[in-house]
Parts: sequence; structure tokens; C-alpha cells
Amino acid sequence: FPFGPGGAGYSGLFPEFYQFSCPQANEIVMSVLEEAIAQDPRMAASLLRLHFHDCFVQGCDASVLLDDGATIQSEKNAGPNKNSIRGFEVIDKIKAKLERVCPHTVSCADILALAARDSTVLSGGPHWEVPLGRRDSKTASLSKSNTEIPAPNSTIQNLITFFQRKGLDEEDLVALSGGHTIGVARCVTFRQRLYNQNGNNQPDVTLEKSYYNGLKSVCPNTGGDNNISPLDIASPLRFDNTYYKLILFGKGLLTSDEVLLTGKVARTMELVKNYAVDEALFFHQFAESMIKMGNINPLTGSNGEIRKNCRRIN
Ligand code: HEM
Ligand SMILES: [Ca+2]
Ligand SMILES: [Ca+2]
Repeated sequence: FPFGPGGAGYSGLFPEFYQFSCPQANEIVMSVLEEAIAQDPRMAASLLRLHFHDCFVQGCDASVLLDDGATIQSEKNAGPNKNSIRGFEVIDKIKAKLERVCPHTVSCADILALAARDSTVLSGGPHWEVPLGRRDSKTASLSKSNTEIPAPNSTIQNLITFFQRKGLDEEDLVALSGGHTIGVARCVTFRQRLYNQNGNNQPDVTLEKSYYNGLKSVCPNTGGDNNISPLDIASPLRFDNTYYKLILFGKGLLTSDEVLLTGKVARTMELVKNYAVDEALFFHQFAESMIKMGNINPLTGSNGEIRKNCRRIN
């Protein structure tokens, strides 16, 4: 029986966790999301990312949702999160509805996992059964948010190491990076590639020329830090495999996207090519890797709590 440090093997979570205590849980999450995404199509991407930033810091325990408090230094102020992660109002709305129907039952950590899955489905991506039963943390870690979420200018070795620490392998890294098939990134996260990739005041040579020129107009050398560009310029709202096709053409937005192909690791290079030609294969692996990521270090049993308000401990 494979017990991993986080990802692989037995987690104690199972899809039917709320079958008797809150059978409407799935529907309630989906109905709020349908409305939220219809109103703001980018919201699907933002909610998918929120689950990732939760799971990589202390595990999938909704630590990312906590605001500053007497004992809490909010993760929202960490480098990878500040002025960047969004979707808290949608999570609040889901939680409020669930509290009305099944008080003190469905955890914020499970809401994040369900919202990530439903956001994927509503964008045209794969469906999977979400293992449930996570409980919510009574702590947050600003410092771990700064050190355990990989940076956009990561090398392929950095990425592999950061994922390995969470029990995730190269297949998980390449498939989960495919989350960048939807959503946007700010100029500050890709400027280095345009103006000074290697400390020689030259752009990243792997960037395709016309794409590069377009990016420069969105992201000047100074200023415009918060200007945004799609991570998948071909279909930023559609969950598909064009992310990988674009990488093959030198049109991946972040260094962390491009190095999956050009980072000189044969396995990740091969996977990018495989997913670029076989969307079904990507969908299958994405679903599998999302379950693995969702299994990182959950609080179960009597550990943690079921928060009444996702922004604060009870
Ligand atoms: C492999 C390492 C990863 C790195 C270095 C990375 C980095 C980034 C960066 C820098 C942004 C833009 C943030 C901003 O400018 O505000 C971003 C956005 C995003 N990331 Fe990642 N990411 C990684 C993995 C993932 C994973 C595993 C997922 C989910 C499965 C994911 C989903 C997203 C989504 C959906 C967006 C767009 C969010 C929005 O539009 O609000 N990323 N990522
Ligand atoms: Ca967490
Ligand atoms: Ca896409």
C-alpha cells in the first residue's frame, strides 16, 4: 500500500464524506460557481489557483483563506499571493449557503477542492470525484507561503524539487502546470524574460518573436507591473491542451512554463509533447494529479476544525 509524504496513497478522504450530513454540498458549490463564473469568466482560473496555493502551504487546510487576526499572519500577504490571488468573496458565498443548509458541516478546505474541480469542469475540462473530509486549520503560515510556492522564474530543477517536497512527481508537475490553460498573469511575473533573462539585458531566446513583441507592448521595462496577459493566449477561458501546443511554439508565458520543454529534463519534455498531441491523455493525468495534490497533508478526525467563516478560526 503506497503511503507518500503527502500526495500518493491513502489520505483518509473519500468522495461520499458528506453523503448523509450534507447531500446538497456538491450542488450548492456548483450553483454558486455557475453564477460567479458567468459574471466573471476569469473566476474559474482564480479558484483553481486558490486550491493550489492552499495545498502547497501546510497542506489542503484552507490556511490560505484566513485573514490577519490575533494569532494569524495571513498568507494573503505573501509574495506569491499579494495583489494576485482572488476569489474569496465567491468562497464566502458558498460557505454562507452551506451554513444555512448544513450548519457547521462542510469545511472550507473541501469547498476549495470542490470549487477547483467545478471550475475545471465549467471551463470545459475533465471531471473527477473529489475525495472529501478535510478539516480547516487553526493556523496559517506567511513564511511557508513565501518559501514553498514555486516562483515564475524557476528552473526546471527548482520546479521538480518544489513538487517533490509535496509528494508530487514530474508527471504531476507537467499535468498540473496545465492549469495555466486558463487565467492570466501580471507583467511583474514575466518581465524578466522580456528584458533581462540571464543578467545580460537580453530577452529569453526561447520566446517566439511575434509573441515577444506583443508581450513587450503589455509589459514595459518599467511600470505597468499589474498589466495582465493570458497564460494561454489562444484560449484563456477554455480548459483545453493548447497550453502545451503554445509551449512547443515558444509561446508559453512564464519561464516555469517554457522550461518544462526547454529545461533539458527528458521526461518533462516528453510529457509536454504528449499532452500537446493528446488532450484526452492530459485530461486524464490532470484529474489524477489534482486528486494527488488535494491529498497533501489534510487535517482529519479531530484535528483542526470546521470553520463557520472561512476567513477566521472559530
Ligand atoms: C509549476 C509551478 C507554478 C508556477 C511557478 C506558477 C506561477 C503562476 C503565476 C506567477 C501566475 C500569475 C499570478 C499573477 O500574476 O498574479 C499564475 C497564475 C495561475 N496559476 Fe500558476 N503556477 C504554477 C502552478 C500552478 C498549478 C499547479 C495550478 C493549478 C493546478 C496553477 C494555476 C494557475 C491559474 C489558473 C492561474 C491564473 C489565475 C487567475 O487568472 O486568477 N498554477 N501561476
Ligand atoms: Ca494550506
Ligand atoms: Ca486554454
